[in-house]
Amino acid sequence: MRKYLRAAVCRWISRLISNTLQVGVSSDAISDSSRRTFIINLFCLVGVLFTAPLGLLSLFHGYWLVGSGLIGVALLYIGNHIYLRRTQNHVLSGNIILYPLYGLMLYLVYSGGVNGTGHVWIYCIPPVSLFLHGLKRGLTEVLLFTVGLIVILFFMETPFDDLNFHPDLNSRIVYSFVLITFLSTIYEYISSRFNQSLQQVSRKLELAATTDPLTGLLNRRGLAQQYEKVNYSTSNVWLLDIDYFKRINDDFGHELGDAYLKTVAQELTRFLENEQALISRWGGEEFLIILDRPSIQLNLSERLIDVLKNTVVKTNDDQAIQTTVSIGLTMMASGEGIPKALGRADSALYEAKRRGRDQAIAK
Ligand SMILES: Nc1nc2c(ncn2[C@@H]2O[C@H](COP(=O)(O)OP(=O)(O)OP(=O)(O)O)[C@@H](O)[C@H]2O)c(=O)[nH]1
Repeated sequence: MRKYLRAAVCRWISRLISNTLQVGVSSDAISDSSRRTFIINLFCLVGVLFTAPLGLLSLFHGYWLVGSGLIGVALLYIGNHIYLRRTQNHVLSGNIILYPLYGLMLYLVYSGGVNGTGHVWIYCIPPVSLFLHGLKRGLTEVLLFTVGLIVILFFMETPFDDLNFHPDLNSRIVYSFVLITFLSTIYEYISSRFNQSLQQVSRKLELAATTDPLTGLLNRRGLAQQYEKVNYSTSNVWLLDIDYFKRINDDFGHELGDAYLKTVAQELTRFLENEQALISRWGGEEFLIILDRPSIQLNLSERLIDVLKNTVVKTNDDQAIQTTVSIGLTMMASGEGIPKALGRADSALYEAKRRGRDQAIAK
């Protein structure tokens, strides 16, 4: 029973932590904003876990100002997390973390914190600042913070001085802070470069997975993805098939067959450039087009048939490759889904082929 209870509590805690860290993180896990949002969540969580108990401890030892400052920061971070959860505004959320943190850390150095240990917390500044504000702005802010640190340690009379530590401590605090800043800068530089190349690779992979390499049109997967993004209400679905394409391959070779497919793809794109349309190579010599039009566009498809009939691809010895296309049309209601509409378009295309090709049939 006790074992079961312990496992349930562990599961609940790990779910709570994971939910807290994932607030506002988009599915694109390697984007900069996702990375920053994740770090803000992490910092809010760690910040609260550190500042709240330390604040209570300080209050317990009678350090009212430090204690209430720490408790205030813990409350601010809780509020910040709720704000991020509601608005997903990671820019403002990052500022809410950082600026009070700069103030709190400078105050801890100035006052000495609890028994002169305040300065030991300042080393979280460089990584957090560079993570949240990036190299340029983060480094500028850390440099300004360092100036503040130097002013407090060397040019001000502070309660920290009254604790009579060895005079070398002040310079060591600054040196070690600069060292951590340097290491954090290198780390941030490498990780942002790595992240940039990861994003480039990811974009290339995404393109390769959604595009037909021969024609540059969308492939099936790309069409399905794009259709989910666009907001077409009732639309036209055209299934276009090149007539007697096998003959082109047989008579002129596959390479010229490929050139013909590319030319058809270019002509399709040009013909539909003023339409809201998704154009894809569905496979082989078939193209699937989704057109954002509320009524069946038979005339438009017949004009396309004429354009493609007059499209000529020349071979090296100046022979003209020319053929016709057939189109099956149907309407697709929003939410109906491509497969169902495709079934009707396919049967209309079959009918167009059966009736002698070089024509459009609507179903
Ligand atoms: N060059 C080239 N040919 C392809 C490609 N994909 C499919 N094909 C060819 O397209 C031809 C399709 O032939 P069929 O299905 O018989 O159709 P068709 O000759 O167009 O006849 P109908 O559709 O009945 O008018 C086959 O010869 C395939 O090899 C490609 O990417 N490049």
